[in-house]
Amino acid sequence: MTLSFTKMHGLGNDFIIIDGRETDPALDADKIRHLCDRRFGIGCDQLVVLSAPTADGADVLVRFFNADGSESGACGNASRCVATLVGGNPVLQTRAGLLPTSQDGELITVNMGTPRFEWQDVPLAKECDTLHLPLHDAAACSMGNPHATVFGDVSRAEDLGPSLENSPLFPQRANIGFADILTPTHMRLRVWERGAGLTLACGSGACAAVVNAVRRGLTERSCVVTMDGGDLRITWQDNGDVLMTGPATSVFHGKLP
Ligand SMILES: N[C@H](CCC[C@H](N)C(=O)O)C(=O)O
Repeated sequence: MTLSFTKMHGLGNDFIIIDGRETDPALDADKIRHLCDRRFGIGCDQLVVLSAPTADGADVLVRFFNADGSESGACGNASRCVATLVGGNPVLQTRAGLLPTSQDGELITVNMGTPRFEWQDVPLAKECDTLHLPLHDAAACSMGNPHATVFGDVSRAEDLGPSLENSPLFPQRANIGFADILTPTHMRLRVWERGAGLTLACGSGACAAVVNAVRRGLTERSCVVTMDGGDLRITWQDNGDVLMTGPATSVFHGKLP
């Protein structure tokens, strides 16, 4: 079966997007790892599969898979790419919930839903204060996927990321953000992603970093997050939902035998 795909990125966090709404691509973890491999496959941080929605009010069901084949409940940059690809300001059905999207010119806004802070929801392996973990004093939350934010030196992402991603404190592993607060409305962020390693940008990670910074009293609820690949605007609304606004870029279409 020939496999058609679209290669896209959000601030350099790159994706293979397969539209499975007509034909299920029937991918297993081995095939996903192969397609994500930057030498033996197409290469990407995450592979995204679209299928017909099953929830009322949803326009498309979206599943996200990391380069190591593991599935993620949320993927902010990919969500903007899917919204652009599908068009018409679709509501995305994801494991994190229904995500409304809107487009204004070159920028796409995704409502990433409400963060969760209970240790069982992150999840953590034991009861902890999720604002001050016994792990580099990180703050943790879930955006539909597990995130921990370490405040301080962003250059520590490469040397600390792998051990923190796989800490026994995170039974499902975790995405590890390294945040440097520049002003109350601007932060620098680098993210060591679960199942993908250091990426140029991480949408759900940017949401988690702003939420954790607000919880710590370090930033306002609307903040520009500057990552290696560029900027996102994150707003944690008073109703609890987090809005993420940024670009989405289509690179090429392809077919695999
Ligand atoms: N790059 C994605 C995050 C993927 C998260 C994935 N690494 C996981 O939770 O396992 C984003 O823009 O939100």
